[in-house]
Amino acid sequence: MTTDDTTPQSAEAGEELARVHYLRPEGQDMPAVSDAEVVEGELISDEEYRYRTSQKAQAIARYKGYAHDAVVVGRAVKTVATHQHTKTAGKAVISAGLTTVQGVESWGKRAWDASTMGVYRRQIKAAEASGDREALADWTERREQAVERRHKRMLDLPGLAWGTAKVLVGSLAGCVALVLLVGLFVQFSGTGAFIDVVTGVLSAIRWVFTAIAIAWTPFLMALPAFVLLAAYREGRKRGQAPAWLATAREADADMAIDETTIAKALEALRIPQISAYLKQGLPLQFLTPARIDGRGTHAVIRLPAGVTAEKIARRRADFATGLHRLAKEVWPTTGAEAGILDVWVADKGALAEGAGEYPLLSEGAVDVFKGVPFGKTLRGTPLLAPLMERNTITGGMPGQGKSSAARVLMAGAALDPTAELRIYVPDANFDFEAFKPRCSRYIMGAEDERIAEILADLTDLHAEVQRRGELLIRYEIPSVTRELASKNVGLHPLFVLLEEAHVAIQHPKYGGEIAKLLVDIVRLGRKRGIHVLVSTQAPTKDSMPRDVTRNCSNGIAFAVGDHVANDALLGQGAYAAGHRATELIPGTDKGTAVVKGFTGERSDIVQVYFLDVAKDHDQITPIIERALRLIEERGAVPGADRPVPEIETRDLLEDLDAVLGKQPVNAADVPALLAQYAPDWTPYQGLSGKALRELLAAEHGIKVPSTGNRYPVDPVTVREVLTSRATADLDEDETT
Ligand SMILES: Nc1ncnc2c1ncn2[C@@H]1O[C@H](COP(=O)(O)OP(=O)(O)OP(=O)(O)O)[C@@H](O)[C@H]1O
Repeated sequence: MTTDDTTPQSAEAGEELARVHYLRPEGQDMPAVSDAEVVEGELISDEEYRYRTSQKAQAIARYKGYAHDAVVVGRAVKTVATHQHTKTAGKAVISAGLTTVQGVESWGKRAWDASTMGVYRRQIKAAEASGDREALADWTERREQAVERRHKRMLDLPGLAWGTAKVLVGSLAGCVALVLLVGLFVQFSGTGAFIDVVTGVLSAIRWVFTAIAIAWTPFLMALPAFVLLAAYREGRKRGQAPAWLATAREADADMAIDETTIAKALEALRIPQISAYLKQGLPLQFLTPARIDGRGTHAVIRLPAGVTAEKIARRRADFATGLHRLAKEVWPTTGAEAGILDVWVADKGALAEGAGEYPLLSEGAVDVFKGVPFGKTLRGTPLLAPLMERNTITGGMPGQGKSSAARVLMAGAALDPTAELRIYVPDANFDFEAFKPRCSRYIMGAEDERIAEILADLTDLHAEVQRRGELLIRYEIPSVTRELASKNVGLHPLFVLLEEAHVAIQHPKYGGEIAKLLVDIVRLGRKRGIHVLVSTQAPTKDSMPRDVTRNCSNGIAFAVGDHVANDALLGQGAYAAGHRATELIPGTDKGTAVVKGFTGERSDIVQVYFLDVAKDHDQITPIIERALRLIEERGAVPGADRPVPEIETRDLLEDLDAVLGKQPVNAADVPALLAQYAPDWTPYQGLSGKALRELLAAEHGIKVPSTGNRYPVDPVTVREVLTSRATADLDEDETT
């Protein structure tokens, strides 16, 4: 109650007590009161009134204060409750609780599955649904075998328990006997008393029991926490929090790869046939259920009718998101049939480091007959590249790792002191410079002279192939062996790298001859200890003779654009059979290749070791220096004493001068005259009249005129150019 305003009430009330103080809320005017009205009130003195009003004011102030505080607190609570951090923390707490519950549920399901053969049951149902009789029979048989195995285990159980009990009792008896023996020994040898040994052992046992008793209570107290933690971990792997509980962290959470998660990831691709199939409540048919395989999980799935594995492989990145993995961690490939999906999913982060360090970086040598280190399969198994009696072709889009792979192979070969290395790089590419001291021949550059040198060298190599053939006959062996290779009889292993091979093969002047020689060398060389490694981008029939690709039993395919290049590298029919480098993603899969011929498998996916050639991180030079030290004892670098072959050159104008008489000759008839004049000079062999005209115009400035349908090559013009060239040479000699 508050009294605030005053109104005179009656004269009799006296001056002191005659005031009536109305009771009303502060700040409100009191209604006018007539004399006749009865007013409820209390008579108080002014002093009392002042006292009371001051009390009231204080109370009001206090009330106001409380009200304000309440508003502030209310606002604060609202701010905190609706703040992003609180929401996230709240979600995290609920999510953790839910995950733990899901973990317990998962244990339950797994126990139920294990006791009822759930995996087999589901697959049988799936096989029935898809009408796959073969799979049905297979899974039914597998279930029967599993039931039988379990039955046998149950029968064995009493025997096992009895055996365990016997072992325990026996061990106990053995320990007692040992203590007694030690006691007796101590007693009789005079080193102590029998009883001391026994009491010592008893004290030790007592101590152990006391320790267990002390640790028992904390252990029991902590046990529920451990169980909850384990359930939480299980829930993280198997459960899935509702979307509204997802926090930013979830995106990075690990996900166990099993039949359920694979099916969910496939479903998320929204491929109509898969969606329709799963909508019927049918499980996907797993020909191989998801199981740990190396550093990942492997599964084979028969896809619903109408979906090819290739379709999934093409959407690898989308598929990977459903499995909480990077695209490069998920490897869907075509299985035995177009509709069978073979998928391998790496453990999270397992492939992040690539193949890891090259194993021979700082020590070790190689026997090329056993293979050279090449990389690691996705499953994490180190892989050796077999080299002897083989040739290798490497290909892929630019920048995906071809040169690096060739370096790794050649570095391995360099570390065998019996091996000879020849490297040809028909391009301005310094990637192989560090190998130079270890090579018997090294040619680098895209100029015509360099290509001519490569041709001369291959001609020489061709002769060596023949020579080695004769040696094999002399030693009566079908192919070079380690023993013979080490004997210095001219049958040592010889590794020839032709980098950017298409540049040499498609060279307008020397390409044809280079291609022909290559075919012969790869065909005949392998039994004779010669391994050719050709590296190219996308082999086509023009850039790589089919006889070369056919004779390369090692194929290394980095990301390629189409099935033609794929099959040229991995063998005829590889694409159709699901061995596809087309499914490698350029950039993402840099350094990863599909290889054929390395293991018993038709193909393997390999992360290739990487050897840097950067100036500030040159890893090749130390290897080459080590390789040179290894061969020091044997003398020189194998093959280095071989003379550099002389390059045969011919002058077209001089040859024309010789073959042309006085009259002009039709250009189409001239190549035959040239070929007759210099039968060993291969560039004249396939020369056409048109090519001759182009050559004369481009290289000698002689334009053959067209008269009707004929192009007469005028000997006078040819001889004029020859004369002016000779005088120009003379002038040049005089000035120098
Ligand atoms: N095995 C690997 N591991 C990691 N990174 C690699 C690997 N191979 C290649 N790379 C990376 O890719 C880059 C290009 O490699 P490389 O020069 O071997 O490609 P390329 O296919 O030969 O290209 P080009 O056709 O343009 O010569 C390298 O500099 C390196 O950064």
